[in-house]
Amino acid sequence: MAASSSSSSSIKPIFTTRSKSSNSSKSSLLSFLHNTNPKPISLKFSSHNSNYTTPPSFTIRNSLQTALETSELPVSKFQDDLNLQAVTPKPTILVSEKLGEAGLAILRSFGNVECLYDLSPEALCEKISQCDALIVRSGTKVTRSVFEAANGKLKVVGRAGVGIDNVDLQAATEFGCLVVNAPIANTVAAAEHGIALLASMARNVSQADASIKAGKWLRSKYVGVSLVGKTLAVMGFGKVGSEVARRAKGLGMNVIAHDPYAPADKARAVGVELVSFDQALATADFISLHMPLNPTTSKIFNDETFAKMKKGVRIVNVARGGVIDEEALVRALDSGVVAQAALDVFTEEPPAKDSKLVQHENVTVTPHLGASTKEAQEGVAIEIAEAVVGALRGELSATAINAPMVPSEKLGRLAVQLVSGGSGIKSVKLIYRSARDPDDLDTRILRAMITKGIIEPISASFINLVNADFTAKQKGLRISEERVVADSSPEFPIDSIQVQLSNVDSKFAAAVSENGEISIEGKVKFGIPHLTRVGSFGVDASLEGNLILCRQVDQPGMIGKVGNILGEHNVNVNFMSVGRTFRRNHGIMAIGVDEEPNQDSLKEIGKVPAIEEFVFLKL
Ligand SMILES: NC(=O)c1ccc[n+]([C@@H]2O[C@H](COP(=O)([O-])OP(=O)(O)OC[C@H]3O[C@@H](n4cnc5c(N)ncnc54)[C@H](O)[C@@H]3O)[C@@H](O)[C@H]2O)c1
Ligand SMILES: O=C(O)[C@H](O)COP(=O)(O)O
Repeated sequence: MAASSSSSSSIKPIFTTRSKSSNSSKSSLLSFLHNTNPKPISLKFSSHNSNYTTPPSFTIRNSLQTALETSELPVSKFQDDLNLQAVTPKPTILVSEKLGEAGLAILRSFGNVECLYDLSPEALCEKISQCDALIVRSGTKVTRSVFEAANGKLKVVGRAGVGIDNVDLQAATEFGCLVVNAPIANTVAAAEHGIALLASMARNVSQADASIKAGKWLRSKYVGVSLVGKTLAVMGFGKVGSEVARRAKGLGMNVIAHDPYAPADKARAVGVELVSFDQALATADFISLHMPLNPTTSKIFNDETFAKMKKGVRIVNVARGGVIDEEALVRALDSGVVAQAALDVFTEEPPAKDSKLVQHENVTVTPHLGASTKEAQEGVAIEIAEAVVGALRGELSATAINAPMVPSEKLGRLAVQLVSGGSGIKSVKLIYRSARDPDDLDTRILRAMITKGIIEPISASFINLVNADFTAKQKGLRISEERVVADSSPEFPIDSIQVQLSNVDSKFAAAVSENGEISIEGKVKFGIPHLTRVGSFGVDASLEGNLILCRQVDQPGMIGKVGNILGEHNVNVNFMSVGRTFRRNHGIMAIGVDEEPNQDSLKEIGKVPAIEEFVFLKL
């Protein structure tokens, strides 16, 4: 009898041989549910058939490590398998630009590290097919040719810094290569350099220094301008821009900012007014650039926009040279529209020796030193080494650039197995319940994982987190998302995720909700990802291993009958849970099994008179 069965609103596992793990479980779903932001997320790629995913031995080791941490089984059971790593070749990590020692130490503890600086593009292409990872700064151009030459071996490119304009992201994505960066550690260094350039430009420090060294004493020539009371326009109010703004306010400047994507409350918190692009140009005495270089911002400062600036404006650029049309800047300097410029970055680095811009007497230059403090370089090295090692291990960093990441893959994989025929899915709806304000919930990672889970089983091509969304679009799969505010603990960003597939038939009718779509829901309980709802039935099934779902008449003895059949066929049941609509009506059994049941055992289950339908699902 279904003694412990429960109503759909109150579900209880009936028994389990699996230990409930502690909160330190490395379960991937747990990780994503508990870490949408902002620290690197520890996640496993559980995919197969993959150039991109971690070498098999790493996956084995991770899974076993997790098992050791979460299981009550004796450690010795896994020890032999863990020893596998001893015979596995270490991944090769190519570092093509100088990286801090602390980062190199992390990399060396994990793989074979080769530091080859100043490689020509040809030499890089030649080397790359032997490398699992490549770590660069801004000096290495990671072009499509590099990904082509990698021949599928390259799994991750780590950018030891923020700007990824030197990496061909489209090519990386197409080749299934993850790109991660280190966005945090050099923020303050860049902001401090911006302020250093601002102040030294205003007081002619570098020109005056050079003149004394040339034997001159030019006190009246180098009278400067004051910063206090002047208006500074911060163009790009992100990490660096907002730190520059804070510091400039400390210097007594009136700070405004332009950033089409910055939240107004973030600017308000710093005491900065967000203004339009034209308003910023027209008002500012000083302009400091802090936006990324991309097709929208390329040469955004040009003849037309210089003409909109206040005559005598002073410009600082510690962002990217390419956001300025450098020839137009020379013209603006010559005409006096721009009184001075202080530049750390250039369209071509290093710039030509005879560059008119660099040689201009009203221009102060530094050789891309924004991130170059000891502290920032050590920090960046550690940040990128951890992200790259994590990626090679099959985990995924929150700093991944081209992968909307993180697992929930199993929910997707489970949903697609409930579709009869498995194909023809055109429309997927994902509903996230969270205590967070919907605007603060970044679901890209979850969405990519679910998408991967849905399309991988029905796709001939290789799917990973990087190309999942792209492939889904190509297949005409429409994915919509809804965020629902839940009355749950704000400690956990996501309370539950529901996956709905519409306009498809199901091989398990109980999975179809009253609205006609296949609907399943998952959440984390006791540190383990669980399936909590199938159609209108509440269940409580750990999302690990294999699962049999049965719909039966709710009557005594059902659990015993099915349990016996599996036992007779040597299939180990690791949990069972029963949900039902209402008493003595229909019930649903979720049975977790360690082994894949053979056809005979499944046939026998189907013959049990009160079993109305059942389905075997591989997670
Ligand atoms: N010189 C250096 O050594 C150095 C060091 C660090 C960062 N950087 C560069 O500084 C820039 C900012 O870095 P970050 O860490 O602050 O990045 P970030 O992503 O935190 O900030 C960039 C900001 O620019 C905004 N933005 C995007 N398009 C814009 C546009 N058209 N107009 C105005 N704002 C726009 C974004 O919304 C974002 O808020 C990047 O270009 C980065 O490469 C240079
Ligand atoms: O984008 C960045 O992080 C900076 O431009 C730093 O570049 P670098 O690593 O080449 O110093």
